[in-house]
Amino acid sequence: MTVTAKICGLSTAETLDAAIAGGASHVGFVFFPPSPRHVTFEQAGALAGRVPRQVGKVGVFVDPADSLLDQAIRATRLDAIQLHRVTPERAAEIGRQTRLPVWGAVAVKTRADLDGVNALRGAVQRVLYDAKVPEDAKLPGGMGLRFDWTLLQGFAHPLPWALSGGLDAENVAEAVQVSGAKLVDVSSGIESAPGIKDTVKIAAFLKTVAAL
Ligand SMILES: O=C(O)c1ccccc1N[C@@H]1O[C@H](COP(=O)(O)O)[C@@H](O)[C@H]1O
Repeated sequence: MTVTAKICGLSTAETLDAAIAGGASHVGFVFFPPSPRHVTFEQAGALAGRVPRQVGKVGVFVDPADSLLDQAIRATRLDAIQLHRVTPERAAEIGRQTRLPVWGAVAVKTRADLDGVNALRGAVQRVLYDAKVPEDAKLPGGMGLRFDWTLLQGFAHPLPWALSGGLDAENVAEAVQVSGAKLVDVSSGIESAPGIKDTVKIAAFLKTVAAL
């Protein structure tokens, strides 16, 4: 089975280069100031210039205003927009306005949470199953939390999808085996501290994924 990986929350040239060298299919830049992984347009633009064409550049946004999207897309020439905490209607509007593929994050804790995916039909091009965070969490993702991957077993996915939430080099093989994911997304599991990516952990994660 070929499994690909998105390495998210990159903010330095060294760690971006490690993700590309390790074979990441996508790299993610977070445009959300409360996140320790937030990048400015200038930072993101400089990093984007190092990304070869075959690697997708994904911008991560939380209920973004149009102006934020416009500036990020212009600075970074994004290939896809990852959205957290937006309605299906707003996700569809962003897709129409930006003309970019939209990835919609769905926060999962129970099987009932998966029903939210059906509302995204026609609004997004890919679903990102992520762990539901506590109500008072300051971030909707990037918390290193995982959910019960068996919830995805037997689920009739209405859209292409990816798995995220608490993945790391030690658990990604099991996560893929249990869930059937073809694309995995990781952020905190390849860090030495919040927002500090670790090139050794990036390489280990991608090596494990490449062997699946
Ligand atoms: O990483 C962040 O800081 C972040 C901020 C706001 C929205 C999403 C964010 N990250 C996304 O969260 C998931 C899972 O991350 P983790 O591996 O559990 O740390 C991933 O999709 C990131 O893109």
